[in-house]
Amino acid sequence: MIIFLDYDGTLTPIVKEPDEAKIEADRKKFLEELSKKHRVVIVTGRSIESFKKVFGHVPDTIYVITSHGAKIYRDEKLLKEFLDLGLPDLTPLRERIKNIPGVFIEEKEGCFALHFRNFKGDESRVKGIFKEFVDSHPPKKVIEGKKVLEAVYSDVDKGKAVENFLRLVGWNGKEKVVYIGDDTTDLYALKKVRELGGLPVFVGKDKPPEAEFTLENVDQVYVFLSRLEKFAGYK
Ligand SMILES: O=P(O)(O)OC[C@H]1O[C@H](O[C@H]2O[C@H](CO)[C@@H](O)[C@H](O)[C@H]2O)[C@H](O)[C@@H](O)[C@@H]1O
Repeated sequence: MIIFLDYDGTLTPIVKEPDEAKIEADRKKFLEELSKKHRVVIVTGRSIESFKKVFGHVPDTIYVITSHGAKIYRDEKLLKEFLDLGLPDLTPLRERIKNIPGVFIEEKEGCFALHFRNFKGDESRVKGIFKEFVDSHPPKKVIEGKKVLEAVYSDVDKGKAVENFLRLVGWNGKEKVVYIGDDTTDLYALKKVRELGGLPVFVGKDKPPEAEFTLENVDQVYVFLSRLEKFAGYK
């Protein structure tokens, strides 16, 4: 089985600061054990540096896809990248937000995120500043996530990431595929996995049409994973 897992909001709860979203040691161990039986692929919007800050050393049996699909890693080594455009100069945007408390930029591989979780004020002000910047530096995609706006300058998304990964490992079309994710950016992958006849699972209260069913929260994700073979009748 190939198990694709989003990180923030799926394997760890959403917290105030991106660097605080550290995985618990026993959960990391659990994922490592799972990855000895199945292919475990963490698909994150984070860069590899940001991911390793919260996950620590990545066991060599776990694959990581970063920046919404820009790079695929195994054993912390880059296997493949899908970067076509670099980032524009973000200086004008940095200037605009430098005196706004709670708003900051996270630079990644071929994309950047404008975070505003800790901003106290009218969010439309932040959204307006972001819009102005992306209007003059158009990305391939704009994604609104959980208190974050993302501008993606490479032709990637998590749906393409799933496809690229399956191609890379020579998927035979029969091995079962599962995807679990909680955010807007995961919908691309859930849709793709559904099309491929796999099991798309959304973490949250309201089931989007892309998903087969939902899990309420991060705790439920681990319960589900621990019983996955039984739940899905998958080997
Ligand atoms: O694809 P993911 O692994 O789910 O990453 C999505 C974004 O996650 C991070 O931001 C989100 O989580 C933070 C920590 O819980 C939270 O503080 C923030 O408000 C959320 O938007 C990460 O910083 C982004 O780069 C990822 O794209």
